[in-house]
Parts: sequence; structure tokens; C-alpha cells
Amino acid sequence: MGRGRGRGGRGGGRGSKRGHSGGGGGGGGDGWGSEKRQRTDAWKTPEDIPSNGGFEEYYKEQGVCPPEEWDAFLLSLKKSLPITFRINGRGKFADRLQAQMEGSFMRSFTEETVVIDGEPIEKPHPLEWYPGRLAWQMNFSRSQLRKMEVLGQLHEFIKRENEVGSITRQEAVSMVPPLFLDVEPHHRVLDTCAAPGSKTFQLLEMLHAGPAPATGIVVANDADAMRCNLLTHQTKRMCSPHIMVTNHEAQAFPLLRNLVPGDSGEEHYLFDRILCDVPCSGDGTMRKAPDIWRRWSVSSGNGLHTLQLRIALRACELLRVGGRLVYSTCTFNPVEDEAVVAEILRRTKGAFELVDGSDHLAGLKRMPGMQRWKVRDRDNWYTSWEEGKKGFKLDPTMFPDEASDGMPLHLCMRFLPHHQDTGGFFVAVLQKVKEMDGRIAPVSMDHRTTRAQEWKDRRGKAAAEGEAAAAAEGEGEAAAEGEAAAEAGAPAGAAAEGEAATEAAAAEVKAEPMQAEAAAEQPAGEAAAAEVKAEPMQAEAAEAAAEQPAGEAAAAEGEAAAAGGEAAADGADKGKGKAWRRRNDEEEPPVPEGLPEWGTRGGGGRNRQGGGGASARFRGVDPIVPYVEGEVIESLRSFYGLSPECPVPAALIARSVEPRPKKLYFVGASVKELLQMDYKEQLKVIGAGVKALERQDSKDGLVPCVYRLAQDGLPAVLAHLGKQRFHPTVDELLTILQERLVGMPEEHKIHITRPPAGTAAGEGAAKPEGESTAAPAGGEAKNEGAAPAAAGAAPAEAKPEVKQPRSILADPATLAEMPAVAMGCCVALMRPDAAAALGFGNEDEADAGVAAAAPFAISCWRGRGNLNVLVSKQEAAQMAERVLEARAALAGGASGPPAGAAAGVKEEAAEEKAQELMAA
Ligand SMILES: C[S@@+](CC[C@H](N)C(=O)[O-])C[C@H]1O[C@@H](n2cnc3c(N)ncnc32)[C@H](O)[C@@H]1O
Repeated sequence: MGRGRGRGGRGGGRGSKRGHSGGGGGGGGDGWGSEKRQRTDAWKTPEDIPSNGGFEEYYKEQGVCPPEEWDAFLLSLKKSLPITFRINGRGKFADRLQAQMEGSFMRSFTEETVVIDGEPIEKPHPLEWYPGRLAWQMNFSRSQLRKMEVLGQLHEFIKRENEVGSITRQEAVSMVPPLFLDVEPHHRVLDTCAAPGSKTFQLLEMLHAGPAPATGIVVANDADAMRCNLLTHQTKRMCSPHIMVTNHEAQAFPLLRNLVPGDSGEEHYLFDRILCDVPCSGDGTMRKAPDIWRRWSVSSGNGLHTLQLRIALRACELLRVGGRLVYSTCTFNPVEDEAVVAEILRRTKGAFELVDGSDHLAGLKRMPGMQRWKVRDRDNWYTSWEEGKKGFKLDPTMFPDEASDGMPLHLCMRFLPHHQDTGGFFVAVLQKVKEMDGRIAPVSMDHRTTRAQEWKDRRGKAAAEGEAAAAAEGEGEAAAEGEAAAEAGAPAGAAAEGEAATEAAAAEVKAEPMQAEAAAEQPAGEAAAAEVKAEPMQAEAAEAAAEQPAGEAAAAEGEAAAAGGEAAADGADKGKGKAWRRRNDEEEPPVPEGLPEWGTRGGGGRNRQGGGGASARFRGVDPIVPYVEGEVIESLRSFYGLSPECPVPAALIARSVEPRPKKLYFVGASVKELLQMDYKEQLKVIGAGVKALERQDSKDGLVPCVYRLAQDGLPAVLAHLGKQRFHPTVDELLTILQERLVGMPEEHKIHITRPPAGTAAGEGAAKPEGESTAAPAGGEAKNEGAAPAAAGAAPAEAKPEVKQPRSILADPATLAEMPAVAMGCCVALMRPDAAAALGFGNEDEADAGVAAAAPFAISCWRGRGNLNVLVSKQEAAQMAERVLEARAALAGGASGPPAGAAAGVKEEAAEEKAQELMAA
């Protein structure tokens, strides 16, 4: 087969054009429309699923499931997956959404058993093992959805809340690994294989779970650049300044020098928590990807074992003593599961221990890990490496042995689909209990190259001697080689011709053992690990090796050796800086004393041309530029009245070298520190922090600050915002959210005056009535300070023909604040007393992080005569809906199922009592 023609498994390589769910999914979506995948009822009946004898034989023999449960196991795997989602615990409205699920929706299911068209359906219910009853499960088809109104409402609710990031659709068992990581707010967390990012999102939630404000960092890494974009999109919904997205082969993730050893005294920048949710064959996801039934073969798992092991071993090096590592897959296959865990324990020689998680997540049924397993190639079963070395492309690390017999592998956890109607999953929790005794021995593939050579020699000899018997044997082997070569991407003709095929296979194995192995092992159309391109891996492996402390020769033989050729040579030069120089075309910078200045990194970015070195490394990636434009920073401070303590202006980055970039991102101190720590620019950073500011050009300079506050970044500035804020009543706020473009009362319209000739632009800036500068001859300027179109509504001022929006601000207290609000960006905030009455937090609670702190802060644009909302339609609708529900609840009424109509909808007035409170 040709390489790169799709693949089995789950996130098994680079360059996948596959959507969101990625291979077997990795727990991204739940198969219910989020990725536009059809939740077809067509394969709802198990009879529709073609059997795969190989799969059944393999797992029966492995004994992953008790024999008496086998039929239930198999039947469950052939049924579609229930719908599961998680309410984001740190989302703005987590408790409201939960109350809605527990209250109005659950109440709608009055009957004990709901039957539609004679078929009972599963009522929505929280997953009992998920903390805080925040995860929910239900099971109904599209046709059932149309037949019961409340199901339709529930469907709409889930869709809408998912869009605004309040809930995440995620397969139940995929929620498990982060729960075993025990993340605390100050932790450095690395998610090695993170895309599309549902687990990263959970990790971020945990970082922000308080009670202390988050000070740590989540580094979300993925080898696939395209999937890194998904990751950025997914994590953006959390609005956290403590996120960094990187693009590396996890097995070569850079080990950075620790420039501020401080109390830890650690030589390297190490992580407290690491998640290795590795690419795998993905047979635990058959329920949402039934195609795997057809594609499954024993070679998928065998082919990924080494990659999985390398990723896990690198994580062991990157973890600090006392830290925790979770290794997870969505396959039942012990070769990808227990075998990897056993090899981690073997190679780390007592530095790692398996953690007993049996008392954690009560109610979550699990099977203990297996102590013994077998290994199969396409022909035979083997119980030990002694036997297995005769097999086809097997490795010693795949086998149990006496050492593994003594390991507590039963502490690993395997989740079977029929136990609680989920997908399949495997989780192992490991603790680093002491320093490792030297470097971890590299994963050698020598036995494979030797065998390829043996095959080649034997066949050559047979041909030369013309011995019939030898020739016969050779033919058999040639066929085997031919197959391997074909699978590894050798031309079909060559494969048929034996010798050439052998050459191709051997050469392939020699040059890039890991990729070739994986490619060869994949069944047709499944070049999982083979998609891992040779070049980046070699470069990064070399880099990883080069980064190791001088004098540790093992490093040179490790990843670099595995990567082969020049990469190995580079690794051998470590300590002398040659690898670094060769890669970057420049001198290695001297080791700074302490954290270096915060400087531009990432070369010239996207457009940078050039062959090798740094330019090649950063091609396609925007640079990271600390934003320190004094004039702009000063205007931010003065226009928004930011207090000196506001962290935002001092920790902004841009993704271009322009003096006025389009967007500015706020990064938390932990992210800033890591960027500074990376003085050699080893990290390939795709994204960092939260969008805090967006450029808003005002041609006439009528708005003195060129940046408006982005909604995502508001929580970080709210507590420090001294100007450009006002507090409408709840009614006014609701109307602003619903109409999204409202007029200002006549006396509060801003009258523009043109700056007198010779005056610098902006000096004659717009001022509210009563503060206006004198109008010069020539009258009003046109379109000055036009509202940005970010929120979807066409700014009325830019289109004079649009009917003027109605003026809704009438409350004296609101109007009293307006003269101090200059034209440009401003923030509408719910009044603290009203927020308290409605049971919401208020701006005083804003920590430096997530949106949870300030549920009703709305970024707006004040134009001459109007006020424009700068949040998306969905977000505005969600906020309006929450206000309406809270009012209804306050008035004593139960909140009904969401009307789904908050956007642009005028709701009936709430009870009088509520009105009174609200107007306060
Ligand atoms: C199972 S998926 C991860 C799912 C993810 N943890 C989640 O919960 O959304 C595996 C991921 O590993 C990535 N991957 C494959 N090879 C990799 C490697 N060598 N290093 C890092 N990531 C890799 C794939 O691109 C894929 O996104």
C-alpha cells in the first residue's frame, strides 16, 4: 500500500486531514453531529456491523474480557454510542446549566420509562462517577428526537451551549484520564498528544478550579500541525492565559534548561503532570467509528507500540520527581497498553511506580490490568521474545517477562464497553518516586535491521547457489518482504520482484526505522505511524538528544540514533552546540544567567523564506513578539484607566512584527516564563495565552486607543478597569444583549467635531454631550469611530440607510455614568447588587483567569449615537437566557426547558418582585 493513504487507529500520525475526531477519536466528539458526522441510525442494529474474525480471535485469546461476558462485550461494541457531554466546571454558568439539566429537563421526563414508537429510550442521567454530577449521558436517535419535544429542546440546548464553550461533548471514558492526573492550580502540565483537545480542556479547567488562582501552565502539544489548529480552537473557549500550544513529535519534546532553578534546584524545566494520550489502533472507539470493524488488523497495534513507548519514555524524562504521568489509549490491546507500561517500569528502574487508583472515581467500573498477554504477528502467536524474535516485525518490548510478572500491572485500568455503556479505554497512572539512574536506555530497533539484512543475505545466497530448496525458502521470504515493502510504500512492481522489494524494505528500515516499521505494519490504507514524516522527526530527535547534558553518550544513541543518519551525528555532537548551530544556521546563544529579556522568537514567521536552519523550522508559524510599544501601552492604560497592577499591558504578545498588529494576546506569568526559558527557541509555539485586544482602526483618530477589549480577555482586566465601564439595569442589559445594537438618548449622543486645521489627529476627539470640543466650520465628520463589525451586527453608523436602533438607556444611574464613557470600546457590567440578587458572581470576583469570574461583562462599542455589542450572537443569546432564567427563578417560577429563543427575542416581563430587585 502507499503511505499516507489514511490509517487505522487514533491520531496515529501527522498530516491527517481527518476532522475533529481524529482517528479513533481520542475522545473528541461524541458522534452526535459536532463533527458533522452522521449519527446514522443505519448501523444501530448490531446485525449491520460486519464481523471481523481477526478481532474476535485476537481478543478472545488475549482474555481482555471475562469469557462469560464475551457476548455482551461484542454486542455492545456493535451498538452506537450514547450521547455524553460535560458541563465545563469553570464555565460562566456551570451551576445554572447543571440546575437546568437536573431541574427542567429531568422534570420533563415524568414517566419512569420513556417509550417512543415502542422503543424505550434512556433518560438523561448524570454519570455517577464524574465529580460534581457535571457529566451527562443519554441515548436517543435522530428520529426519536423529532418525536418528543423535550428531546428536541435538549438537542438544541446541547448544540448551543457547546458552541459557546459551556459544555463539551466528549465520550464518557475519554473524560477519565485527566481525572487521574490530580492537577492543581500551580502545576506545570504537559499534554503530549493533545489534539483535538477535549482532555486539554479538562486539564485547563482543573488548573482554574481554585480556590487559589491559576499560576501554572498547560502545554498542549501535538505532532500534527493541522490538528494543532483544532487544539487552539478548542482551548480558546476556556479563555485562559495559562495555555501554550506546541507542535512537536512528543518523543522528541525539548527538554529545556531551567534558567531559574530556585528552590527546586532542577537542571531542566520539568513538568508536574504529564498526560500521554497516545496515538493508538483505536479499537475502543468502534462504537462511534464502526469502520474500524472492517479495517482492524493485528498489525495496527504492533506497528504503534514503539512510537507509544518512545512518547511515554520521553514523558518520563520530562517529569519531575513527585510528579504524575497518566498513560492512556483507546484500545484494548495489551501490546499498546500493559506492554508499554511494563517497559516504562523496566527502563526507569524503580524511578516510577504504578499508582493504585481503585479508590478514585467510585462507581466507575474497571477491569484490572493484565499480568500476562501474548503477541501475535500475521501468522502466529508468541508468548515470549525468545519465540517472538522469529515472528514478523515484533520487538522484545512487546512481551511480558519475568520482570513484568513481578510488576503490579493489575493497577492499570481497562474500561470495557458493556460495563457502563461506553467506549473502550485503558489508563495507567504512574508516579515518579525518585530520580532516574542515568538516562533511560534508548529504544533500539537494531534487531529489526539485523533481521532485514539476514533475509536479504539468505535470499541472495539462495539465488547465487541456485539451490532449489533455498530458492523455495527465499521465495517465501521474498513474498514476505515484498509485502512489507509494498506496505512500506515501495512500488508495487518492485514488491512483486522480490530482490528490489527486499532492498526497498531494508533500506527503508535502515534509514528511518520507526516510520518504516509502522508503515509496514499497517494494513492497506492504514499507514498510521508511517505518516510521521522522517524529516521533522529526525531533526527534532537530534535536537532532543543534543539538548541532553554533555557527557551522556546514551542520548546520542537514543532518539537520534533511532532517527538515523545525520540526526544521530548531531546528537553525538551534543554539548558542543553543533547540532543546534547546524539547525539554526547561527551560533548557539550563551546560556543566560537567569531569565533573559523577553524577546521576539520564531524567526520572521509565516512569510519567512529560506532553506534550512531557523527559517525552515519556523516556516508556517507566526513569530511570538512581546508587545512593548510604549505609546500604545500608555494609551491602553489611560483610555481604560487600567490600574498599575493590571497584568495585561505587561504581558502581551503579538503574532507579527508590525507595530500595530491585529490582535494582542495576554499570557500568564507561567507562559511568559516558559517563553523566556526557551532562549534557544527550541519550542515550536503555535499559540499562547488568550486574545485580549483587537485593533480597531479609527481613520480620523477620534478614538485615542487603537485597541478594543476582546470579550475572551475581559476577566483579566475587569478588576483593573477604572474607565470605560458602565452599569445598566438588568432590563437595559437584557435589551442590549437581545438587540445588540441600541441607540443612545439624544442628549447622550456624541457630537463630533473636526480637529481644527493643523491639530494632530485625535486632539479633537469625540466627547459626549456637554464635553464636546467646539465644532469647527465644516460640521460633523462622517463615520468617525465607526463601530467594529465583530459582533455580526452591521454597525448602524457605517450604514446610514439602516433604520436607527431604538434608544433604551433610560435609568438615571446608567445615564449618569455615560458622560464619562468616551467613544470607543467600553464594558457593560451587571450591577453588583443585581448580580448578587440573581445569584451570579460579579466583577469583584474576577481573578486573572477565566470567564467564570465575570458572567455579565459585555464588551461594547460606543459610537456617536449607538451602542454595539462586541460578543457573538450565540454568546449574547446565552447571557440573555441566563438572565431570564435567573429572573424567573427569583420570581418563584421554575425555569422551564430553554426556549432556545433568547437571541433577539423579547421575553415576557418577569414577576413584579423580580422587577423591583432588578431595577435596583
Ligand atoms: C488519540 S489522539 C489524542 C486525543 C486527545 N488527547 C484528546 O483528548 O482530544 C492522538 C494524537 O496524537 C497525535 N500524534 C501522533 N503521533 C504523535 C507524536 N509522535 N507526538 C505527538 N503527537 C502525536 C495525533 O496527531 C493525535 O492528535
